[in-house]
Amino acid sequence: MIAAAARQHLDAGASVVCTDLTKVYGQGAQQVTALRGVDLEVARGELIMLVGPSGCGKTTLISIIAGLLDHDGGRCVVLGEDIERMDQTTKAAFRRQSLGFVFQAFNLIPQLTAAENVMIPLLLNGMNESDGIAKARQALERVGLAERSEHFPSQLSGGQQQRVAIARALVHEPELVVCDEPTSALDHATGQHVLEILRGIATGEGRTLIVVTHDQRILSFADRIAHMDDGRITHFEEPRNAAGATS
Ligand SMILES: Nc1ncnc2c1ncn2[C@@H]1O[C@H](COP(=O)(O)OP(=O)(O)OP(=O)(O)O)[C@@H](O)[C@H]1O
Repeated sequence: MIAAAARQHLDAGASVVCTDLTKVYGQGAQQVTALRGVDLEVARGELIMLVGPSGCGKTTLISIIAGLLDHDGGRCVVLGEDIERMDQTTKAAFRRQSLGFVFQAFNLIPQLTAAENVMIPLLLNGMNESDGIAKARQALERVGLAERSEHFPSQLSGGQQQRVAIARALVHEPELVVCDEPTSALDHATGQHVLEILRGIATGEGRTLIVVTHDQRILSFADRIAHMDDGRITHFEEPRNAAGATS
């Protein structure tokens, strides 16, 4: 019944449908309830931001959506797949092919050039190196870093490193991109630029973006803001100054 309802939502264009999602960490006296029944539907092509106080469950929620963490109760349907029903191998393949990740710490491999870092998801998906490096260079061009493709991370600014990380998250053309505090290590102007790139990708290419952030200055780039508190989504809001709005 719930699956049928979820499928109906997906037919209507939803990329993610979470229904009464719960998550508890630990046991006994150490037990922490991180999610207490989250209902969330994210449309294809939408850029949604998750905000809320520290510890309210934002990272837990996106980790479940990204298939990095199991949930305890409820349902989470991502790109039409019930992730709870996947075995670990299928889930890993699903993550590799359909999801992209952008983190606060750029997580670039210091010994590899920008293009080699960007190529990693392609190699993991079975592409050969020469096709991979060509595609990685194209992805770097799209984030304005064509000239930096042979540079190592230590030779790049923070904003440039984050753009490399974005190129890496997108190079395999995932349908869903999950970002955890993508601008918190960046100055204001660089953070805005990074969001402009992410925004363009969400609207121009029909990808779904879920962005966890504490950065008030980037909220205007969202289509919708989901406020979380104490393991629940309390309300949704449209950004007040809709800089990111396309219409
Ligand atoms: N691996 C873990 N083991 C035990 N408790 C955890 C674990 N990860 C998170 N928690 C707890 O779960 C709750 C939700 O954590 P979560 O990281 O999802 O919050 P958050 O909203 O992302 O916080 P922040 O904004 O500080 O990153 C917190 O109380 C946290 O202490």
